[in-house]
Amino acid sequence: AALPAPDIAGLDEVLRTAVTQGAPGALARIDDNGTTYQVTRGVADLSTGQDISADDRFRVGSVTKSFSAVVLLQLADEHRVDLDAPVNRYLPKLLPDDSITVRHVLGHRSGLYDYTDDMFTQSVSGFEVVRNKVFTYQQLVALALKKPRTNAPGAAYSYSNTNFVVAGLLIEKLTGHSVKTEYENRIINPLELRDTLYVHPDTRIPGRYAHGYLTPDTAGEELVDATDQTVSWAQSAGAVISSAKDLNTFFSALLGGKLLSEARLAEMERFTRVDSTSSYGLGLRRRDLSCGISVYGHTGSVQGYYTYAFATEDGRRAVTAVANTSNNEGVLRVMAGVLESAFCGKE
Ligand SMILES: CC1(C)S[C@@H]2[C@H](NC(=O)CCCC[C@H](NC(=O)C[NH3+])C(=O)[O-])C(=O)N2[C@H]1C(=O)[O-]
Repeated sequence: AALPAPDIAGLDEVLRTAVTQGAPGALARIDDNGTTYQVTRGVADLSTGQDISADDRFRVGSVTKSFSAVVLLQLADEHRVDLDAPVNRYLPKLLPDDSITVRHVLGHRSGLYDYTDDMFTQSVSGFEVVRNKVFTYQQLVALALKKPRTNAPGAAYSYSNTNFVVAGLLIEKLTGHSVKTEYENRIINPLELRDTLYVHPDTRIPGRYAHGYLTPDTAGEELVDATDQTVSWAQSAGAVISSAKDLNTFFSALLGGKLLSEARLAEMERFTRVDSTSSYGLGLRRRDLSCGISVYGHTGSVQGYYTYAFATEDGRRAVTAVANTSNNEGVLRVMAGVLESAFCGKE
């Protein structure tokens, strides 16, 4: 059945509400079968008052996990990795349990503890400790292995950044290249994603970008400009920089079958239910909307930026929406409304 037309007025209302809830600015871009819609509210920079633009670069956070999953699934297509093999076959003795497989890692079913739970208990001070730090993947995995695992391998879904740090280690071991090189060779260059960069460990966002502001844990305290950071605490789990246009191109291409074989895309879309409206596949989320449509993509929450990047099953309509604040549940919840406006149209 044909999709309802996007509700642009509704989309604008969502972004306006996100700003009243505390985001300095918000942007959204819909690419719908060749037609583009762009909506913005508020500012990219609190110090200059510069308006936010739908073309601004931003930190995508965990949308990076979809990039890492695509690289590993392409390696599976090339018979260079077996998704059901133990991670330890490729990275001897990395993990304490030979039964943790590559598929467990990509589906957040490994049970590996998420080291960021300890890192960011205090949002601002935790961020200030790591914002200029450079970690190795091994250091991050070692932090996770200090804590008990959350479940037996494959027994349950439990979201953990550690899984996609392991994915980064796998990519580098299997290809002999950095994740940067593999993102560029397999995704960024073929799709001509001109705004998409992996600059780790550089702390700056090149070109035109929206500043990102971390909301403090204590109400009423000043927002913290979190724009410049290494994101070394996340790397292959969260350090990509991109734009709304590029993320729409990426998810449209992925879901349109341009990045993976049908078989591998089907494996990426084998979902575990997370809650009443969302499920997780391999580095891919599915959100079930009120109008009966399911959309596929990923969310991101990195200091200063909330991202929703989703597309229809055939990839013909995609939306990316960003609010340039984080640690603000109200903004995160409101921003989920962009999916209803973009895909379900007017109520
Ligand atoms: C599962 C998530 C939500 S968390 C995960 C990843 N982001 C992180 O792990 C960073 C967490 C700290 C971010 C920080 N929060 C705190 O410090 C809280 N004390 C803030 O809001 O700026 C990402 O991105 N994912 C989101 C995802 O996949 O949607």
